[in-house]
Amino acid sequence: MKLESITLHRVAMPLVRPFETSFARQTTRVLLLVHVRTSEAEGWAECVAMEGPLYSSEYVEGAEHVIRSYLAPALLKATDVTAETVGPLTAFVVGHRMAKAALEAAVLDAQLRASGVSFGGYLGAVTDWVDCGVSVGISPDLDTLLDEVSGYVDEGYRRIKLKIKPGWDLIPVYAVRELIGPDMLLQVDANTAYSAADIAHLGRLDPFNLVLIEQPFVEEDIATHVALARAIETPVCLDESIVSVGVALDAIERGATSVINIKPGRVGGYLESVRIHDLCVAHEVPVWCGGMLETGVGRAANVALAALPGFILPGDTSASSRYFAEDLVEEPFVLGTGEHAGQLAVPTGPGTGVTVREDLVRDWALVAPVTLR
Ligand SMILES: O=C(O)CCC(=O)N[C@@H](C(=O)O)c1ccccc1
Repeated sequence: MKLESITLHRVAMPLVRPFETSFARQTTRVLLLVHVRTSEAEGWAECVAMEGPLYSSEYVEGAEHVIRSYLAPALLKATDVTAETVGPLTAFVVGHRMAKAALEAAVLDAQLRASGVSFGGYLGAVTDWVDCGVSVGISPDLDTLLDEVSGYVDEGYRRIKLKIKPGWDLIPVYAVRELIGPDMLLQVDANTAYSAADIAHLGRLDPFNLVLIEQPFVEEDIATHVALARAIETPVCLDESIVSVGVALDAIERGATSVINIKPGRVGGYLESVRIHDLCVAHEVPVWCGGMLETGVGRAANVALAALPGFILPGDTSASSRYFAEDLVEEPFVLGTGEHAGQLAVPTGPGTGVTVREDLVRDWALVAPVTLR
């Protein structure tokens, strides 16, 4: 396909409740949408970078800049662009995986809409419904936390993930485990908030039968994750550290991780996500699909990815209403009922299978869109 234009939309989406992690407290999701017009179809994708460089080094205005200055010119100059060639065409830029992932996904959406193939069909989905977990932020107090968790359990979510940090870990985990009972899937996410000195303390989470403890140490510190994995029973899961299939292999072989959170934006796109999935299946490492508070645009693609066979754990693929009162797509994600309670249906239409509400993109725009040709 020939790219005719790439338009960047910076949008502000109010959250239904504050979302606090060990590194930030958000009340609004500021995000970047990429809209490509090609010779054959249009495509949309969502960049997962946060407003500030707090989860990773990427952030919204940085992603906009690297797309405008380097990535888009390279793609607009090319005579034939496909999702498979976005990576090679932009490999001259070091890093900026979230920006590259958004461009690749937008091109993939256009390519698949032109050919009538769904994301799930293209990526290798093997199921029509995916099990959904829900991520619970750090709360101001236990009562607030337990009220929020009770609501999610009532909605049917199949797994609870609690954000933890030093000073907010053992007690909230104990209280939630008491609330939900011994069998419901429960895991914790530290977002790099701990250090090697905390290994013995983190071992005190073992009695709570957690599915995993996610990314307790900083991204680059594979060695301390290895030490933790040797010291505790709870499986260690990596998120921020896993930026490519190469790093995933290194982490698995060194025993730093026994579960991997695959986030397409973090690893550079859905094609790399499938490569990491395939590696993990070969090493019998379970994977699940992480989330970055995506709107239905990114959520649709994530749900399709979560339908691959190695995604055997519920992901952070919650319903749209977990974060947004109104979603940016005409088909907001709603949890199933009955046998599909706590599940989301994998979109079956061409591309991501959802339709972007361009009226809301316009109404909630923070700045005028930028179109590159
Ligand atoms: O459900 C979601 O989309 C959010 C899941 C979640 O907790 N994401 C965390 C994470 O560390 O994985 C996150 C949120 C915001 C920004 C970065 C990361």
